[in-house]
Amino acid sequence: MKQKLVIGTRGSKLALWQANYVAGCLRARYPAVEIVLKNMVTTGDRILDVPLAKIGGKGLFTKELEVAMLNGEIDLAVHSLKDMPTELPAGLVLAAVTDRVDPGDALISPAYKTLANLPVNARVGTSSLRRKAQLLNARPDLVIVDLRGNLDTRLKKLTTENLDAILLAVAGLKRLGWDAHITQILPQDICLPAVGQGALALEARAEDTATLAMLQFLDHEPTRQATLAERSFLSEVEGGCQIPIGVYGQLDRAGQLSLNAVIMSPDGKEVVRDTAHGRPAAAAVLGQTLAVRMLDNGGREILAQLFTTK
Ligand SMILES: NCc1[nH]cc(CCC(=O)O)c1CC(=O)O
Repeated sequence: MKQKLVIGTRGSKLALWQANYVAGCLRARYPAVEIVLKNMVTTGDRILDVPLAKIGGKGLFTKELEVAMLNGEIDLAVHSLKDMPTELPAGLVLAAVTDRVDPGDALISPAYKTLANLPVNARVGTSSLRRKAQLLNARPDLVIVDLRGNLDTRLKKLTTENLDAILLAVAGLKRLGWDAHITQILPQDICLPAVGQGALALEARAEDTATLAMLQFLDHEPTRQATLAERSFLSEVEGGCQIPIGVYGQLDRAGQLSLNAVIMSPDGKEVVRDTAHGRPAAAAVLGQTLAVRMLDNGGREILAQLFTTK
């Protein structure tokens, strides 16, 4: 067992909450081990005024941490699983995927409360193509306004940008104790979450067996299996987190894994929706099979248009 573990994290409030949560779990489990946090800045933190989809590239919130890990400056990195590309750099692994609490998306609308109640042409802030497409699919009249920045910045923009509502992940709001702002959790038939939304990813070096063993207790198998199916789906459609797809894997009481997914055009007009069920042990194949089926049923054309109009 190591005597000291250095955790790398981004400096946003949410990232710090997540890193401190993991640090707390580690300190409780290994009282003799020194747990240190190291703040780092990623490209995603540096460029705050450009929509993520326009910056492009993968791993905007992870790359600098991964380089530091490969250099041995940090032993593990804590990320939102949602921000992790499906392929990790050589030499790094997902040491653990934590229990997912809330996968959903929240509407914050102090004046109107729910999506159904928003007036015609209401202004809704979101920076995610996935949320934008699904909102427009349900409410083609809405005016979607880009909303970048950390969670606190985005909450402020609700007032400063004169928005009627904004959309944020329930998980992030709950972690920061801001869930009182939530006026509606969007049902999954309207808005499917992003791959991995709500779960934390602990990334470490593949050869660092001591750290891997110490992180094992934080791994939550049902979440790992469900998100493996989601990530395998994403990998098959070959998109980063910046394309309009929603997908959610869930284990039912009988231990079956179900996977619900949607591929949409950015305007929400073209939609391919599908569901697959299977054994958790076959999670990767389940995600891949569903993706292939949805691509064959119109998804490929939707994505092709997306990449040519960019
Ligand atoms: N894109 C940034 C990001 N990455 C993870 C979360 C929320 C927490 C999570 O999904 O685990 C957020 C904020 C948001 O989408 O509202």
